[in-house]
Amino acid sequence: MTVRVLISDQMDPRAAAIFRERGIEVDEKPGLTPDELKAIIGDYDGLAIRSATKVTTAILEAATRLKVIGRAGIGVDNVDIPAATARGVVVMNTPFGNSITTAEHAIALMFALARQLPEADASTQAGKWEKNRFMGVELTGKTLGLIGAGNIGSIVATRAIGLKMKVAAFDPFLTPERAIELGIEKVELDELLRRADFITLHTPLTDQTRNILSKANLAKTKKGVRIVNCARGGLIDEDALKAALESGQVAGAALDVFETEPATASPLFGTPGFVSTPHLGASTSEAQVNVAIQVAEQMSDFLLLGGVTNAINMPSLTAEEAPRLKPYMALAEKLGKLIGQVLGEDIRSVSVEVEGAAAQLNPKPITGAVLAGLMGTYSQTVNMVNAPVLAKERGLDVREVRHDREGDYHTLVAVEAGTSDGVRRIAGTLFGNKAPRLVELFGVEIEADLAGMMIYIVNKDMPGFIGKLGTALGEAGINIATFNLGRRAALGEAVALVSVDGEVPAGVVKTLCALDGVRDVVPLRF
Ligand SMILES: NC(=O)c1ccc[n+]([C@@H]2O[C@H](COP(=O)([O-])OP(=O)(O)OC[C@H]3O[C@@H](n4cnc5c(N)ncnc54)[C@H](O)[C@@H]3O)[C@@H](O)[C@H]2O)c1
Ligand SMILES: O=C(O)CC[C@@H](O)C(=O)O
Repeated sequence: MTVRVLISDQMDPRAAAIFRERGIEVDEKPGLTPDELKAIIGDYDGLAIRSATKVTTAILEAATRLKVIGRAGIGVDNVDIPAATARGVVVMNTPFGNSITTAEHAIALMFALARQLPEADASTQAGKWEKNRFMGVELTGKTLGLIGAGNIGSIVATRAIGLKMKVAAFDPFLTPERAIELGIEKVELDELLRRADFITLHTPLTDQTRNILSKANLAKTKKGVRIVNCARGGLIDEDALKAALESGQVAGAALDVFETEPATASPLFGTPGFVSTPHLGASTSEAQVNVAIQVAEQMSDFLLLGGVTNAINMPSLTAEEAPRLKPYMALAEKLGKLIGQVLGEDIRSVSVEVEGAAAQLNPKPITGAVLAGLMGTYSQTVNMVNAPVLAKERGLDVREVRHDREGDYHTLVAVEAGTSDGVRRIAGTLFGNKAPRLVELFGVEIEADLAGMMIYIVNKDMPGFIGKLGTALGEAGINIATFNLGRRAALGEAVALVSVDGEVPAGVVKTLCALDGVRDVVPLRF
């Protein structure tokens, strides 16, 4: 089937060109209303966005074929990530493509405040020549307080140091080593508020950072501080900021981002010392080319090769690793389906164990595929994106174990499920490095291709049983494709995995259960 991507925001044309070069059909439709987007999103496998498109639950519900959302930029607060994850849609961003550009915008706004450039420009162009009105301040020697010292904050720090500013940062996740490497001082928030002549914000908007510059915190700032927010609206209490500008506690404030966007009306507009730009932080041609190329490459790698880069809601998997992992993921998913269908609700924990060649690979996708197979027995539309979340919601304890030992097989993936009956283990290998095969089933050596419709039967090993089983299936009109047998000991417990050509109705399961010596019958679907 043709792979189709929709670009629903203004994006550099190189994004569309890359999709087309890689054989993906692409439509560019910036400016759709939510209803228009909802009406067409069902036709697409990928959605490439910037910040204007809001990917809500309603949009995701209509996105029946969507596999990936690519954000050409950093912040993904315009995407309902839990809803995307629940529907198995990967969300990826481009975390570095616009960092320099945004850091430069923060510095530009700092200069704009220091020298009142917008007001001076407006006054001069109005023919006023108010030379004495616009007395500025130097940046040299001043203290810059960074709130958030990640990608963008760090770049702002290096530029500010180049401008001979002293830089102090509040960031709970900034290590002392990194602070030394950047040449900045790590401080607590109150100290930053007390000491900073300029404050710039560079954090995401989270429960911890919302209103980090609250009325109370603005009151703790050094009188005459200048504040720049190029990160996210909501980090500053806008009403309190207006009051602080009016009282002179804050000498200047520049916002590129607002609590409500587009910000076409704000009480801050017209306040003396207030400067604004319409979310232009990432808007340079260089940054837009970077993020457009990056998002298109990442989405194409995912849609065509299964490579996962910069995903917010699933572990990374390079486009080089993906083909090597593909047969393992097929094996792992089959094992997950088998153990889920046989043990069902009784599974409390899952341990995914790899040995031999499998132990050399990235274990996350293998575990993800086991969980996708397993959770698919309880819920529909499960894949590697939402399976770990669903497993967590069910309280499943999931472990990954890598064994260095060499076993009987060159490569092995085993799944151990903790149940009320103790630990139950199944394992599989790859024949010829590509064909998944079950090789161990609850302590019984067996070799089976897990595919199509199958029946799992546990019975007492005794002469004539296989004949009776074959007759019962024949009488029910069910054709046997393959018969895979294993047993613990002669005349002990035996296991059969029978591959059949059609559905196994409940009545047939009942008939098989009634056969002499049968202990368990489970119809399986792969
Ligand atoms: N204006 C724009 O156009 C534009 C462009 C790009 C990025 N952004 C925004 O800029 C922000 C920063 O981007 P980034 O790439 O530097 O992100 P990042 O993840 O690299 O850095 C964020 C930093 O914030 C820190 N942080 C998290 N919680 C904190 C807290 N409670 N207190 C203090 N620090 C905290 C983190 O430890 C991290 O170091 C994001 O919100 C992003 O969406 C805006
Ligand atoms: O796409 C944009 O213009 C804004 C991007 C910016 O908010 C980001 O978080 O990357």
